[in-house]
Amino acid sequence: MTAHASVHKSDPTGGGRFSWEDPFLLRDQLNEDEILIMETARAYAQDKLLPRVLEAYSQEKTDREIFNEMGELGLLGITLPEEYGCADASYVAYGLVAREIERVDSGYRSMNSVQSSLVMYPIYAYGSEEQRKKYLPKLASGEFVGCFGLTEPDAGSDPAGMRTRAEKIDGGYRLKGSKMWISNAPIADVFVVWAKSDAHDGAIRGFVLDKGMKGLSAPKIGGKLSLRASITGEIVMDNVEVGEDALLPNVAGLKGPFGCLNRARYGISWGALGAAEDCWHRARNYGLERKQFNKPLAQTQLFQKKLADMQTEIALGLQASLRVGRLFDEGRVAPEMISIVKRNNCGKALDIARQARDMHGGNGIQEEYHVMRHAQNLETVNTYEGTHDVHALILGRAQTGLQAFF
Ligand SMILES: Cc1cc2nc3c(=O)[nH]c(=O)nc-3n(C[C@H](O)[C@H](O)[C@H](O)COP(=O)(O)OP(=O)(O)OC[C@H]3O[C@@H](n4cnc5c(N)ncnc54)[C@H](O)[C@@H]3O)c2cc1C
Repeated sequence: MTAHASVHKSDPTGGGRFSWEDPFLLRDQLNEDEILIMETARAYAQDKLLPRVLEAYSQEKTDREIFNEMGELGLLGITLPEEYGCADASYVAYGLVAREIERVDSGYRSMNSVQSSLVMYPIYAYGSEEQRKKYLPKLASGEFVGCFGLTEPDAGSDPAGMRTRAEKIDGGYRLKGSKMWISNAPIADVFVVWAKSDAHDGAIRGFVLDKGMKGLSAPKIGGKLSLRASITGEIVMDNVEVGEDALLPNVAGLKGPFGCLNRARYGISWGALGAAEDCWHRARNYGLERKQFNKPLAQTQLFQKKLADMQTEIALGLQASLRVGRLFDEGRVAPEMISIVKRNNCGKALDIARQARDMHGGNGIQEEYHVMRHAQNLETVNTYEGTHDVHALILGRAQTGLQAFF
């Protein structure tokens, strides 16, 4: 036994220090590179994103420039290799970036997640070397914006039910169909879309389309009451003809889109907790300042219980995401692990945001207190990338061996 260990064993308090903001000392579990990336993302989010989020949200305005800014800081496609203009950082670093950006707004994190996990990752993992060279450096710098089209008007939780078809023509394919609820689509230069391909026995295949192709359009979906700082659209493919070089050659079947979604869902598990942390800290500050019955709200038992519940769920959720991130970096992650953290952290974050809204009383509905915007955003975050209940079905199947989807 080392002298060090024996000191700990004889210390009645356990020898540790308690930090209310970081109860399990998450920061101590990060390496230097990860801390640097986290701090870069935090400074950017707080200095550059926070000052413009209220206007963006109320006006439903997406600032295209944000992609260039994130690109300049190396925050796009962060896990991919340096030869394509990326940072080659860990999956833990990717999660930390998502957490910092979503601390400001889930819409800004969505813009980053889609570009990084749903557009750059499939081009890297399933694309040809020509496709990688053509698209990745420009997506990494933010010169190009990408979108990912899987969901359709009649195929959401059940993507195998998609109607979009790729017909074989001389030298390429003709794409027909439409996609719904596609983040970034109206401002996208690059469209990764999934279609059932006649030439491949009806298997789902990925295609990379370029803005301006004949028959390709991406009208904006207006009227959203959630994720208003992130533009969402349809993708309409009216006989879009593409060459062989548009096909992602190295994947077939649903494992293609699911490989991308796994990465995005993992990032979301961190991001949602960033939004939850913002709500928790704001509720705490509000409770310390606001007095009723001659004392701060934070001095009441009910208020403190709510703060303790928030702290507990966030601390546990962050530890779980960190563990999944480390397993990702070791090549030992399984999709069910990601379902646990995506489902748990999004559901808990939504509860925390609603609770924080309540703890702010009437002020909680005002934009300047931020909590109601987070709550509205987290409604989407709980639904997209596999709804809360669909992840329960994945986990139920994994432990019973019984399929309950249909
Ligand atoms: C703002 C926003 C941005 C988005 N961005 C993208 C994007 O960039 N790319 C993209 O491809 N998609 C995107 N989506 C789509 C998103 O992934 C889907 O909305 C989501 O997968 C759910 O599909 P759905 O809306 O068709 O709901 P449905 O699948 O119709 O589900 C409706 C309800 O039924 C439940 N349900 C479904 N099946 C079952 C079952 N078997 N048993 C029990 N309950 C079930 C669900 O849990 C849900 O509660 C986005 C969505 C939004 C709102």
